[in-house]
Amino acid sequence: MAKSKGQPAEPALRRRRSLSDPLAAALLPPPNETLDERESRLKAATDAKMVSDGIDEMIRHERNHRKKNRAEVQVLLLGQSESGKSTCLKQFQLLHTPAAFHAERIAWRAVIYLNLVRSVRRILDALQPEMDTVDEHDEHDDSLETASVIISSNGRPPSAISGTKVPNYEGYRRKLQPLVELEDRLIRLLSSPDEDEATHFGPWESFAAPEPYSPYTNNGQIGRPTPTILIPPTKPSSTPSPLNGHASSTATPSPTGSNGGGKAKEVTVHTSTNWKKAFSLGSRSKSPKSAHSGEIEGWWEDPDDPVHTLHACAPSMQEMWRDQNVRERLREKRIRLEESSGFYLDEIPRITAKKYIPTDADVLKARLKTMGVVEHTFSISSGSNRGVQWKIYDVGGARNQRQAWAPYFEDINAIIFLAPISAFDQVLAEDPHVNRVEDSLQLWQAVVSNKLLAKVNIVLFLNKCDLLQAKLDAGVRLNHHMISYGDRPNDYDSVSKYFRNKFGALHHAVTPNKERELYIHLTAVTDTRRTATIISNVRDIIIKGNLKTMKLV
Ligand SMILES: Nc1nc2c(ncn2[C@@H]2O[C@H](COP(=O)(O)OP(=O)(O)OP(=O)(O)O)[C@@H](O)[C@H]2O)c(=O)[nH]1
Ligand SMILES: [Mg+2]
Repeated sequence: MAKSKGQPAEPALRRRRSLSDPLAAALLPPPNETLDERESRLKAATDAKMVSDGIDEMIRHERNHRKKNRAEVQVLLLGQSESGKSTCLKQFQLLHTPAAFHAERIAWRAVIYLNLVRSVRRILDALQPEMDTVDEHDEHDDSLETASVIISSNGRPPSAISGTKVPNYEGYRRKLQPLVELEDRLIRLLSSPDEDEATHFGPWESFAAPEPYSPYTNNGQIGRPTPTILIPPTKPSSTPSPLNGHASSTATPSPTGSNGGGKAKEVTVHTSTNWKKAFSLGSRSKSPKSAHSGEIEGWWEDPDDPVHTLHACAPSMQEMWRDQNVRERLREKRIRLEESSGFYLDEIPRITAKKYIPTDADVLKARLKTMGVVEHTFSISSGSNRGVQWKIYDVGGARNQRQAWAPYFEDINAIIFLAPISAFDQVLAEDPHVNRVEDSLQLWQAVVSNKLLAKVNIVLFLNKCDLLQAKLDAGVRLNHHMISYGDRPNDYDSVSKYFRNKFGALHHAVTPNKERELYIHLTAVTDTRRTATIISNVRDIIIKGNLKTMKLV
């Protein structure tokens, strides 16, 4: 066999490397290789490369296939305002991204303070002597702020039965005056414009009458709407507020007007604002380090921090909340603050302490109305749902927010619908003529009968069962508000069973997909332990339902 001649000399570099690199040395052609040997070596190399490329291609294909079919589950949280959607989302966060949840606890301080200050103002509004003479049309005026404390009156205006005088009213008003300024300041802090995300106050009109939904947003592109309403300002008021004593007449978001022209609306921060930044640890204190070590400077060292005003007003707040005349007056006006969202009046000393850090339970109780859509993504690293990517969407539930729901119907796999059944004796903040459970039923009917959602798994949370139990125990009768309940027993088991059947029957009657199984849970989504168990059941149900749907398609 002829020896190969004139072979290109090996580059010096390759030779040198081959001496130190055993793999390169092994791959080098033998020094006295013949032409035939070289040919068959190269052919073998080409064949090997083809096999290797084939394997690579198979791996790539498999990876793409896996990616395409990667389990991604999109869940939409639906329900009326204050049904517990955002609280439910917080539970998902607490369960799946606890570190992020805990890191944000400090930021919730502002919302908790605001909730407390607003409860105080609601009491002062209710104590105003002039409120005794409001006419019947104003029956629900002081209830517009939040639905939870509006009790349907059954024909009798609260003003007709009020009478208890609170001798200390003027004193409370004077001593709690600093909280007025604080309320405005907290709202401003929460809504302060972020450099990246423009924040602006929506005009009053746009809050009251939202634009009809149009899919053409974002410069004419079809897509999910981008709601723009942020903090609704109060209408300019010429009537003094019980706390500040002077008229608020600017477009600044001052929720302090309480009667006359200025109606206090619930504070809303648009989800696109970076409100958490404003109060996160370190954004305000000079030398942010650890919140737990006493030697380190924290927000309590900052004389401008809201905690100082709250701390100074704490004894007066406490005194007012413990005043039996005040309690009687609230009872007469059917204002049950204990049941309302963001209730912290029973914990004034703890919440107003200088080094107060919100607990998980405090954050779950905090009330901030949602406007826009909040998305939370997580994946589960162990168990049967391993590797599944979850996307949970939390939407605003108030009537003027519901037009933003439909664009999410297309891609979602499951809906968790929350209906707060404790609200059977309450009316909507948006429309005091509508009972809240009636509204939930109507909303439920609209969702479960929707053809676009025919293949979507639906889980129903009959929520706020803790409040339902307390309400029934306190003797509030369901049949006074829902005649159809008749003379059935007014206990928790019977009432919850009644609601379960009512919602279940409605689904059965109107669903476009008779095969769809409905899962109903009695929940109190502020209860972390119980909710964690329910959430993990729901996750399995959704995954199973998803697989079933995928096979059916
Ligand atoms: N006691 C009790 N309070 C609850 C429960 N679920 C929610 N809440 C409280 O009710 C208030 C309203 O809950 P959110 O989760 O903000 O309601 P939402 O459905 O997101 O309301 P919007 O954002 O207006 O649509 C919060 O203060 C919660 O802490 C519950 O099961 N029991
Ligand atoms: Mg919400």
